[in-house]
Amino acid sequence: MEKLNPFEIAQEQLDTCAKILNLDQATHELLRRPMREIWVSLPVRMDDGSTKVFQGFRVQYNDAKGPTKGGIRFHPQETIDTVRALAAWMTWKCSLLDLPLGGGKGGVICNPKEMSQGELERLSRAYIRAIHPFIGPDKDIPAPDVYTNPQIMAWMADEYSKACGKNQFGVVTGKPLAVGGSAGRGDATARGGLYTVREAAKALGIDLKGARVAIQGFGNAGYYAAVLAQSMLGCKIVAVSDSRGGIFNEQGIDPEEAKAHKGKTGSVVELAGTSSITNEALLELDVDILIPAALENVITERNAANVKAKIVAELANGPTTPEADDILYKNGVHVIPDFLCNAGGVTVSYFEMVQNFYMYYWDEAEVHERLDKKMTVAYKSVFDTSKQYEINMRQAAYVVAVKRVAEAMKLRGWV
Ligand SMILES: NC(=O)C1=CN([C@@H]2O[C@H](COP(=O)(O)OP(=O)(O)OC[C@H]3O[C@@H](n4cnc5c(N)ncnc54)[C@H](O)[C@@H]3O)[C@@H](O)[C@H]2O)C=CC1
Ligand SMILES: O=C(O)CCC(=O)C(=O)O
Repeated sequence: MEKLNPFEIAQEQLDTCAKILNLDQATHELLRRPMREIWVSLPVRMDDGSTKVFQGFRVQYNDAKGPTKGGIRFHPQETIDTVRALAAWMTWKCSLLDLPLGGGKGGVICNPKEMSQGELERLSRAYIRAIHPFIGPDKDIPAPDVYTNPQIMAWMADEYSKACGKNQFGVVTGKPLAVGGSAGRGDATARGGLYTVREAAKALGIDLKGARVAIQGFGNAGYYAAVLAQSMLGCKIVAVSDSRGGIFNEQGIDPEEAKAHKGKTGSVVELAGTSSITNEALLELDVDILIPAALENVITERNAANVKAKIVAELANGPTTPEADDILYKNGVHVIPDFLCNAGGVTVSYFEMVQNFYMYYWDEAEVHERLDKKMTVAYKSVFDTSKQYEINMRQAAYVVAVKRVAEAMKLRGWV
């Protein structure tokens, strides 16, 4: 049976890298498990007067290279193992992009779609009250992830600031511009990913003008990926989807029309002029570029052989299992692995931290230029490593990232 526990998958990926790098036993063991986990119970007054107790986690995976950093998910199916895996991947992501940061992640088991704004605000504040001794602008810095957004970050920054008795905007990133956010953070995850798609297309000799793109997930990552693939790279978006299903149009889908329809109906499904497609069928479409931008484990050994895309650009974290990775590699599909492809978000979050410390803010053009440079360098280092070691792109990303964390642990005298 194929392993689908995200943390076991993250450990298996690390084990493969440990063999390639011939890591010593202590380094390998330390990198296989989180440094620290915080489990919290959050009593929240609901609108009907009852009190509901939510469970939350914050995993600080490794801080050898700097304070831990990573988003917070609000999701009904959140588990500690998903958060552990996401925190491990944050560690490799920050290292791969050469950011002076470690990796962490948070999660709260809840269904934001069934909660009012007031309930979400009280939950966000309760979470920060519970973890505030363990976070801080130079300790651990949360950010948005699935079903959390800039408004939630503003409440969290405010709650932390109240606990400290002074403004501490730098405790979270992905904030609105009016309270210490950075220009360019909104579309940074997608933009960074598309810079890597541009580099991959150059390396593989693929013409992106009119290239057909399918995107799974239509939130922060997926929506902006659609907008920018069209406007920045000249691609045609033929399919998009969300948790309720997908839509297809051979002639192309206008991302703004899809967004407006989702705003009105809650989903992209049934947008005029499109036909329906399932989330599973979307992954197997005959397209040039496939962008998983929703959740984990969607490309598995069951469907990997049916993926027809030339490039799989993983904006989601953990969309591909190790078995599927082997199949895609054998079939010549170029995978831009998650912690490379979606690193634009944390990179601009890091820029936001720098601007918060500095109290001086850059314009959007400056953010884009700095992001492009970081993503391009990271893509090239992974591509060159994959050629040098004759390994797939994910293993190559691990080699570059893990080497740096291992070196930091050695220099600090931990191993
Ligand atoms: N927001 C960010 O800065 C970053 C996000 N990511 C990753 O990108 C992925 C998406 O995150 P966001 O766009 O931020 O979240 P979001 O909450 O803005 O959007 C999530 C989207 O996925 C869809 N979705 C949920 N379950 C689905 C399912 N089973 N099948 C198809 N679609 C489904 C939702 O309908 C929604 O459109 C996640 O894996 C996240 O960890 C990675 C790096 C940074
Ligand atoms: O912006 C950040 O700090 C982290 C974003 C995130 O959670 C991720 O890259 O998976």
